[in-house]
Amino acid sequence: MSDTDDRSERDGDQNGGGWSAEGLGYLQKRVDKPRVYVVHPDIRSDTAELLERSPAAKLEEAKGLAEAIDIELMGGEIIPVRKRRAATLIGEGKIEDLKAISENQEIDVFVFDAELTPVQQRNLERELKAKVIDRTALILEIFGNRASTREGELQVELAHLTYQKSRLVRSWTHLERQRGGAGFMGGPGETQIEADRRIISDKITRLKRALKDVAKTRTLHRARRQKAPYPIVALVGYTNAGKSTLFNRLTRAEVLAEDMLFATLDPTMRAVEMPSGRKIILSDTVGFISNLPTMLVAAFRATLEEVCEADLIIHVRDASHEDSDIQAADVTEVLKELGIDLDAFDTGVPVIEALNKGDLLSPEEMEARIREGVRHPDRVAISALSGEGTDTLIARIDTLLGTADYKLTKLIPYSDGKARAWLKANAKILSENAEEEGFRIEFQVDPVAWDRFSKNHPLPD
Ligand SMILES: Nc1nc2c(ncn2[C@@H]2O[C@H](COP(=O)(O)OP(=O)(O)OP(=O)(O)O)[C@@H](O)[C@H]2O)c(=O)[nH]1
Ligand SMILES: [Mg+2]
Repeated sequence: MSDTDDRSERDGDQNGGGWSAEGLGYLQKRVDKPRVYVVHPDIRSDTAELLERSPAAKLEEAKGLAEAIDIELMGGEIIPVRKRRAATLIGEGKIEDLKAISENQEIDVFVFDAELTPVQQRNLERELKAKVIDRTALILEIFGNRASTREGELQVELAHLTYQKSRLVRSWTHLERQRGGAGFMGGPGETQIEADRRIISDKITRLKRALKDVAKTRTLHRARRQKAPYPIVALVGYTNAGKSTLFNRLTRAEVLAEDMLFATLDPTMRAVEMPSGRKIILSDTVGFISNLPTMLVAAFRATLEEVCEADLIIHVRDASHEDSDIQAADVTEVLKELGIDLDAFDTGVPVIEALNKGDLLSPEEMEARIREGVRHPDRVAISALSGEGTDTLIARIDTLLGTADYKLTKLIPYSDGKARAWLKANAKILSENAEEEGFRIEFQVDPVAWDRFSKNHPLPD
């Protein structure tokens, strides 16, 4: 995508260097890692949320996000904002403080854990003599670094362009207003921006088409998986909750698990045989985060839709995190947007809440965690790291998928070689008798697998 990058830089100059989200790639060419300082503007609003994280916790999360890319974190602070400044968001005094930090610590990038308008970004960059990026740009950067499948890359690129386009529009209206009646100043700037918008729109259209193709392929895979004789169990949860660690423990696979936000971006699937002999397909997914920019939710919708296909969902939670409950609420929220209601116990997919990182809590603290917050009937305390509690978790999975295999007897017509082959491959045949109309087969089978198969392949009773 080098031509996007070239354009961004050039257009950025014409617009005063403000709007582009060309990423930090160029900084990584330096020998040293870029030196980053994180600012969490604590914006006071009238609409106090019921569950509100502390500004300190938000700053910590923003720092964690910054560390998810290859940078050197120099520090961070909370800046109270009583009144948003249109030009710079934060007040003049605070800018002076940051200027000093910028100089003394040779900061390359300031991350503002907020949404900045293109104008604010440009002004802050000028004042601080450093690059300034906002929360959306940072998350885009992380996603860009992590995407490893074609679909992931396309999704990130699409989100990137949508971001650029939205900022282009805003900066354009801004210029328009500035110019006012001075018609003679119009011309080149405007047409340039219009041309940029058209180029971006064209690219977005092309990307969407490409994504559709990839999605089609995935639907085919999914259809194939639907026929897969094993139930699908999906791990979901807030970023860094320990999904990949649990995935690795259950599958003994080596999936990148790191103390880094968004270590996993593309869903990973693997077949696992449980101690009971039941086979499942376990799927690891991208982590969630609060205030995920809407365009990113949209971009990753397709990936997360995999979760909708699951026969069982394991909601992995970091029980040792002080905001564990709020994180859980965030996850529930995003899934609701996808049409999965984790709180609806009786309808839809069964859900197990795995309260992870039990090794970091005392038994009493864990006991309290199990009882607090939204009531959940299926909470299991585990430590994905030490393995404690995972046996109980596995037992719950078995129970919820249906403990005992079905024992069934079916008459398979002689013409239906497919059904007989399926049974031979996926069920335990107890007896088989050749009768007039076909084989009468008595077999033992995983109920979920049988449901899947018999739905697509009705048999006479
Ligand atoms: N102490 C402790 N640490 C754990 C446990 N499970 C996971 N971790 C650590 O938590 C960090 C995050 O784990 P991951 O498995 O990468 O988390 P994830 O949910 O897959 O994160 P994303 O892919 O970023 O969404 C790693 O440093 C793990 O070693 C646990 O049971 N106890
Ligand atoms: Mg992961």
